[in-house]
Amino acid sequence: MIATESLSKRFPKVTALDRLTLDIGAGVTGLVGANGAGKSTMIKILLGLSPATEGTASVLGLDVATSGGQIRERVGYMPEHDCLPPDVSATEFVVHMARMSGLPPAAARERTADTLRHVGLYEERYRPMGGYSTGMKQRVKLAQALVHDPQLVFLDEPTNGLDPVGRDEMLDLIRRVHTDFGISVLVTSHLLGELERTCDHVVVIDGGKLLRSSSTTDFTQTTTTLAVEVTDSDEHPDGTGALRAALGARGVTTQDDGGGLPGAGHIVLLDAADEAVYDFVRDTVADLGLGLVRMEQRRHHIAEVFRTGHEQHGQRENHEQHEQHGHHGQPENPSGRPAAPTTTPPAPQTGGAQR
Ligand SMILES: Nc1ncnc2c1ncn2[C@@H]1O[C@H](COP(=O)(O)OP(=O)(O)OP(=O)(O)O)[C@@H](O)[C@H]1O
Repeated sequence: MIATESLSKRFPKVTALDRLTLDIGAGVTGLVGANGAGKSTMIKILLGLSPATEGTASVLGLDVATSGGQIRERVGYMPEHDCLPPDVSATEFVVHMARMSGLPPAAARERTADTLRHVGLYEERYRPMGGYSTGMKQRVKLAQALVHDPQLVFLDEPTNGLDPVGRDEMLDLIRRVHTDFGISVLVTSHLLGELERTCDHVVVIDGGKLLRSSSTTDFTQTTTTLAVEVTDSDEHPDGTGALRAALGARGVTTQDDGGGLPGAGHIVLLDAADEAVYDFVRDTVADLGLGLVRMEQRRHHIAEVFRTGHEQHGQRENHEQHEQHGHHGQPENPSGRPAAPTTTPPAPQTGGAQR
């Protein structure tokens, strides 16, 4: 879908992309990086809107330097910033964009109605967009990117400014763009956590350089840590505490911080490198007369991969600040907008949506 070879973009005072070599296949790919990492610059080059300083790039096999027009016919683009005219309705705007992409009038109207329904904006489609919420505006921007039935879409920070519910809905929509229509997606975010569950593949850039490009499952390999959740009972009103005590009495060490997972304190974590531990835990739970809600191997979260790297580079403090702000599924700052670009190169913020 996308290939770059030693792609660089230098502005007078900053190198936005630094010799980036990438090969991105079909599916949903996340391009993640802190603010200023070079994500938007990359998308503009891939659309043929901004020339690279060095290196080459192709999209759908077309050279960005010479075939920008053809690329834009086949690719949809959802820009990051608010760019919707306030005094026209979603229908008028998306029909206009469909016509700009070459659809005849009747097809443009039909596709607009279908696409707006798909993004969940059917009822409000005749109202002027100036009165729309941020979530509705993001949906219109997504609809205009999809209306001409592209093979690939570039979505630049589509969850920006959304509350947790809006963010989850947008992520589900993005996933369905691929599963329902077979359209491949390149989606940017400064939040690792949200890409973890949406994307098949994640590319991480930092200061214009490639940090890592891997399938999501490679990022999130299973660990030997077992997470166990049990019910309470009349005999043991604190079932979790009773299980910890019983396992401890039988010589099994448990961690009691919940590992930062949601519901921490209700989850017992223990090392299960040996498979016999599974039976042992099950028998202990049964002996206590508790219900076993779940017993599962923990997976790494993408953010942990980067946390380890950062601690090695003495940037733990910086990272912990992100963690503190990364409440479950919530934006990192009250506005939901990215924080100002930093000069130290932190890995992308961890978002916390999965934690
Ligand atoms: N037209 C420009 N002129 C000069 N510098 C630019 C220009 N466009 C981008 N930059 C700089 O290039 C770097 C990368 O910017 P870019 O917008 O690609 O980052 P980003 O990862 O998309 O971040 P954000 O999410 O904040 O937009 C930044 O330092 C930015 O200030």
